[in-house]
Amino acid sequence: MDANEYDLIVLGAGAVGENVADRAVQGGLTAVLVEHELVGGECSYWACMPSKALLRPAQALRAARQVDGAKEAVTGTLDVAAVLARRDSFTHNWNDDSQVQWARGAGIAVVRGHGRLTAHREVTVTAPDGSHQVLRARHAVTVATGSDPFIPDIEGLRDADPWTSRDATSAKVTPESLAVVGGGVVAAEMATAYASFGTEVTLISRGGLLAGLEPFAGEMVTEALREQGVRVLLDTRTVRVRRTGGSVTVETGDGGAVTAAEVLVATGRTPRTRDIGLDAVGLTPGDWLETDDTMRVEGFDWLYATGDVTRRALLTHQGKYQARAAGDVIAARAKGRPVSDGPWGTHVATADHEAVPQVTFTDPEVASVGHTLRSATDAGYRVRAVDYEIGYVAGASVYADGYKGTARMVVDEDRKVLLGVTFVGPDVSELLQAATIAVVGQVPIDRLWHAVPAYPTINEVWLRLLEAYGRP
Ligand SMILES: Cc1cc2nc3c(=O)[nH]c(=O)nc-3n(C[C@H](O)[C@H](O)[C@H](O)COP(=O)(O)OP(=O)(O)OC[C@H]3O[C@@H](n4cnc5c(N)ncnc54)[C@H](O)[C@@H]3O)c2cc1C
Ligand SMILES: NC(=O)c1ccc[n+]([C@@H]2O[C@H](COP(=O)([O-])OP(=O)(O)OC[C@H]3O[C@@H](n4cnc5c(N)ncnc54)[C@H](O)[C@@H]3O)[C@@H](O)[C@H]2O)c1
Repeated sequence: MDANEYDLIVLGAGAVGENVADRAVQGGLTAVLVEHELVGGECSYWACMPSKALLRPAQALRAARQVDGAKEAVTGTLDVAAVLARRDSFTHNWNDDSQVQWARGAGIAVVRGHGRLTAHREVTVTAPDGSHQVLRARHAVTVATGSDPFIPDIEGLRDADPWTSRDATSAKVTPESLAVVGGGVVAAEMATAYASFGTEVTLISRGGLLAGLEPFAGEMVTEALREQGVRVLLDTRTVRVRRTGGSVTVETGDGGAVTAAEVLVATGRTPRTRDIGLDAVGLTPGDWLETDDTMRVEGFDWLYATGDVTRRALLTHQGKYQARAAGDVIAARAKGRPVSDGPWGTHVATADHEAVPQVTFTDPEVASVGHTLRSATDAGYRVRAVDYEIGYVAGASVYADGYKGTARMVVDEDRKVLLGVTFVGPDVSELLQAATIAVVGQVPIDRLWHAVPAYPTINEVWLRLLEAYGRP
């Protein structure tokens, strides 16, 4: 057998690519991961893990300060150097030895270098020393190359050497002041983190915050950021950016200007497909890759795509879910085993359409799954939403003095099942999986009345939501 031939080639060894390869190997195939940077990808080194490591210490501190008796013990301030050092331990100082070791231990080959499709079922890898290696796939190639920060075409922005999410998550020193352009998840989380470090933060959003979630989520996070000392400018366009000496000036559409030591651009993502040889197989470089629900690229029987590069849901857990479907279906198709590709089957990523869970790790946290009232209505469902103030729940009042939070469930009035749930409040992230199970399982409302939340926990908000809805 040709040493450069594998059943499956995975282009990109982020969390998603790793999982595709792992599932395929567990299904009896041979697989190789091609990686030009760090095995583990964005999530491990410049996204989920370092950002959450930057956020968690201040969250723990604020939590202690919300409990009489405990708050008296908190006499100091955040130790920023210790926070950064703890962050470094999560990124293993940007060293991927342990992940490479995991891959090889799992029976997955790893080839370092930049991979490009050069023909059907063929990837050519350019190694760091400039040499080339041609890999051939007997069954499939999966593109899992992820996404890059999107830098909008704002006058002077690129020349101002802006921070992207990579700089914000890997900074070794914190700036005195930071302007953040954007109003999404990265902007809200990084504004929260840097404000907690004592950086003077100004967030400039062209709309409200966290668009796409329930409107009360963005409103509550805006209010909380302001309480944490962040200057939040809503409905404000960024028209020009200039770097002069040690500072950056951001000019806004209303004639104002914000001057800061650094500017973080957090305005979404663009697919990493410009230089992966898409043209060699008849696709357009720079495009997102559209797939069916088995993650196979439309028009191909051997080309798959998973994770950010598909634009289905730019989240690690959702990409890994796609990866499990893709790795399993590639193995099933290769071995001639039955394929289960109907909705909610073994080999499809159906939840991407109806039940994507997401947590925004601001303080308060925002945890949501499935539809908002708006998106459910737009999708044609006949719906009713009920809200409840989480602070009224006994468990929440014990958890934190003056607990402030809101929960909403969106009910499909025809089927009497949940289409979506949103929680906003301190530490609501751990409530989310119950909601995800209810939405994915399409658990009827009358059965949910039998899922009794333990007293006194914050989960009792479930009972209050059901009572507010009324027993069918
Ligand atoms: C600041 C920030 C915080 C985030 N926090 C969260 C969070 O808390 N929870 C969550 O679920 N999601 C979070 N996300 C989103 C999450 O990081 C992404 O959804 C996830 O990393 C996507 O994984 P992926 O494997 O598709 O892509 P990536 O992780 O980007 O992996 C792609 C890999 O492919 C490699 N590659 C690309 N092109 C080539 C090539 N031609 N040859 C060889 N290798 C190549 C890259 O080097 C990379 O290692 C966050 C994102 C950001 C920016
Ligand atoms: N906790 C998490 O799960 C987490 C954390 C961070 C990021 N992520 C993922 O990473 C992805 C990227 O996050 P993000 O915050 O960069 O994107 P986003 O799509 O969440 O937000 C982009 C923001 O930039 C604004 N914007 C876009 N173009 C602009 C322009 N030309 N001028 C001014 N503003 C502009 C948008 O209005 C929006 O507010 C998200 O899809 C998210 O799912 C997840």
